[in-house]
Amino acid sequence: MVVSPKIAPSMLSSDFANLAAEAKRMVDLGADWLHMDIMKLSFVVIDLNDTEPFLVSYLLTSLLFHLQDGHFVPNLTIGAPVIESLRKHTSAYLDCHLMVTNPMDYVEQMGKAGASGFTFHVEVAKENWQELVSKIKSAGMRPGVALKPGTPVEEVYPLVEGETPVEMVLVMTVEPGFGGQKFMPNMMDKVRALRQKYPTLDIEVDGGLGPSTIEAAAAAGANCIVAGSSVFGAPESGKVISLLRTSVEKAQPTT
Ligand SMILES: O=C(CO)[C@H](O)[C@H](O)COP(=O)(O)O
Repeated sequence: MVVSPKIAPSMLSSDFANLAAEAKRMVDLGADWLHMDIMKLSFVVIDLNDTEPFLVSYLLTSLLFHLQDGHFVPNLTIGAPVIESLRKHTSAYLDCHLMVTNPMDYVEQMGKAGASGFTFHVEVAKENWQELVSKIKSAGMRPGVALKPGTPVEEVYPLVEGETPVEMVLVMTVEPGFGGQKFMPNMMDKVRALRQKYPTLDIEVDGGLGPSTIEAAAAAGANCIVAGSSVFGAPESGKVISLLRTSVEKAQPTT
């Protein structure tokens, strides 16, 4: 085994009103990590034609607010207060994916709240990633870098090879923003390139992962699997978690 599988149900698909119970249920069913999507409205690209009417109205109200006072409403989904509350109920690894334009602003609060991993986007950290990674580590979290589907994989190489390197690369396999989208198989070229260059690196994939797409991701070399709708939407979530794990294990070269 070169890298161990980490199955991370995306809590974006859970029942937010029962977050602590949902987290416990996932851990009891065999989840290694809990994936937490921290989103800021201005980061997410939204196709209004494909969006629920209530969300369109929320977005337009927020946009109006933005025009009035110069900033967007900060969190569309989960923020540090939710991480802090959840941390009181679980000792699980909280794998936090920051879809925000200024990740530096959130390092201290996420560390204090009890986040375990802090994954920021390379697209918004080209200038200051070294300082950012150092701060994440000082705040007691494990640094990771994510890339959107349109970002070339080469952009994360310096962060993996830096003096203070990131410890995980998250390859987005959908446009970030919403659960339940279709897996982009062409993102597997990025995963393959990363696995070839970095045999022991944690490589995470996120978006559209489930029984019908895990084989492609595992064969390409992904070992950390985020899955939202396929896990929470299944009649037997535990079976999906164990199928995802088995696929990653089977794809690993034996030493
Ligand atoms: O990061 C995300 C959205 O930005 C979600 O974690 C991701 O889409 C997982 O959901 P699903 O497995 O339903 O696609």
